[in-house]
Amino acid sequence: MLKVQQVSKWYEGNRGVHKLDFEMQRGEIVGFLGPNGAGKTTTMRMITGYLQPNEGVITIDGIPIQDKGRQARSKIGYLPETPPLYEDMSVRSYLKFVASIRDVPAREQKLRISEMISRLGLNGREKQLVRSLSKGYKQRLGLAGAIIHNPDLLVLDEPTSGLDPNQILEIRQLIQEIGENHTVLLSTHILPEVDALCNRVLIIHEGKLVMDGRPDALGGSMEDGFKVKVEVKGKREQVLDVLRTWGKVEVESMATTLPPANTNLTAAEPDMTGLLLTGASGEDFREELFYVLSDAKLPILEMKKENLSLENIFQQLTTRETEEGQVSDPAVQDLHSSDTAAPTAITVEHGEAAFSDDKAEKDKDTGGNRS
Ligand SMILES: Nc1ncnc2c1ncn2[C@@H]1O[C@H](COP(=O)(O)OP(=O)(O)OP(=O)(O)O)[C@@H](O)[C@H]1O
Repeated sequence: MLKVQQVSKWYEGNRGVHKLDFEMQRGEIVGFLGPNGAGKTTTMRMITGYLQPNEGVITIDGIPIQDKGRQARSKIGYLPETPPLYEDMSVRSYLKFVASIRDVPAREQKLRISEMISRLGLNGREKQLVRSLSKGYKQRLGLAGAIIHNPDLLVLDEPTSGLDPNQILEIRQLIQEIGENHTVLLSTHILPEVDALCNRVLIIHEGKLVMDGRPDALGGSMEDGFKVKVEVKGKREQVLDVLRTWGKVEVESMATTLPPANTNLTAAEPDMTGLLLTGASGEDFREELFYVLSDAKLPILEMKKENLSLENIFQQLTTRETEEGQVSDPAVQDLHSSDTAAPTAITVEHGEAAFSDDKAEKDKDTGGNRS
């Protein structure tokens, strides 16, 4: 339904995005990842018709966004990073305003507004002024405004940024529900967001697409292998001996961990060995490790799969690209094929952020905050 063909936008200093090329099919929820300044917002603003590309073509259902902006935009809902809300309006009057500018027919507006209020959990707040809403409720209202005209494609720019953990979960839940009958492109810095919501991921770096694949394939693209942190009750040398004999893991780093102060372990029991292990084959070795150590009478007190951070993943993708000499003409890694899928899905705990923050360097065109 969405085609982005060889699209570039240039800003001063070789910044912007360069020859982006991807498609989205109806029903997909696509995560759009990249570090600060990678080009996510620029791309999304071109897709939503708020910014003209310097070259290339973007079409939605065959309609070119550059030439037939209004017609194309009626098929798209956009929630910018900072939702364009009018603080002095009430929730209902804001939705009425958006419905009008989004060309929702007058006779349907009342019904659509009521639907949005109940779907986005804004019941009881219809008369509340926007300024008095919490950030989470403002985001709900922004989402309501983005889908009030029932667009085919919903474009969300960092929809959970700045929310507290409960609000993040609520907004994710809403996006998941919206994704049941909308195609969604969602930019984020947060890997768990992709894990929770998306069935495909695009990674952009310095304005170029460096990966296009399934979130589980993302894990499979890593050369780091399967990593597990363990705490074993036993002497370090003894534990290492057993692992050496077993031969299926590498000990990557070691940390001597002492039991927490409130445990019943006495000072005479410092024989706790903390290890970070990497499987030689890249496969999940936790079950085998459990039996190997328990056979050796070395009880595992704690075992945890080390989750990849987006930063690790990203670093590896770009490093490999550099090694392969493809930086000037990056071949996007297409990881859709099940052959390349990882044996394990990425499971990442929530709250993880990635990438350094160079927002200060950005010189954004504030005109993008129109709805
Ligand atoms: N209006 C502008 N004028 C000049 N340069 C710009 C403008 N907008 C963006 N840029 C530059 O283009 C690059 C891409 O910016 P963009 O905002 O698209 O990145 P992003 O991936 O959305 O970043 P973030 O995650 O921080 O929002 C950056 O180097 C940025 O500084």
